[in-house]
Amino acid sequence: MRILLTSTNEAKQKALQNIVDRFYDLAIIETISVDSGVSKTPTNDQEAIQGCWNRIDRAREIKGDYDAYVSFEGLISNHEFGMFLYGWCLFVDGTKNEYGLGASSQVMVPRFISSKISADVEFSDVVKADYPSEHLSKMPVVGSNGLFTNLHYTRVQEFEDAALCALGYLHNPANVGDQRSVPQK
Ligand SMILES: O=c1[nH]c(=O)c2ncn([C@@H]3O[C@H](COP(=O)(O)OP(=O)(O)OP(=O)(O)O)[C@@H](O)[C@H]3O)c2[nH]1
Repeated sequence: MRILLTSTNEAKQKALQNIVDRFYDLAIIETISVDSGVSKTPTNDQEAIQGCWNRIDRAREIKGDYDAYVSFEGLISNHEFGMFLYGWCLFVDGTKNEYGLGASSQVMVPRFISSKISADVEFSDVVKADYPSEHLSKMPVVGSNGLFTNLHYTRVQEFEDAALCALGYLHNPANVGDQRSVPQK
């Protein structure tokens, strides 16, 4: 089972590695860094999921056929109860031409950070500059989520959750006949 992950981000790699054995024997994960084609920090589900598809389309063009393709995309949601940070997973089964989507839990963003965030700003840059945490050096793995929760909900856990939701649905025999097909170009 050859799986192409559309990012070289450490947290995304660890998350996929941690859960993939639950669904596949002998999964080999390769990575490629590709542009998402959406904002630096997507601000809604539609945009984040579009970013996941864009990554897979680009990775597929460059690397060709794999048994599966996986994208993770982080995003913010903002409403009257504040800003939240979370992530989506898109898992495409290239052999069946079907896909699963799943999202993580959401973590509150402190107001002194959210007030500086917009779509064209890299979220992590603001956090690195302004968030007081003894764990800043661990940020590539724990993410902003990890810092905001004092390591109780890291970026690895975020993407594990999103991938489990996507793959749990995709692999459930009860859902056969109601799987979603990869859109034709
Ligand atoms: O889901 C997340 N959990 C976190 O704890 C976290 N900390 C920062 N961000 C930001 O979310 C945006 C989309 O990120 P993203 O999925 O496009 O990833 P990325 O740009 O970091 O990596 P890459 O896969 O493109 O290489 C970017 O502005 C990141 O700075 C996080 N996202």
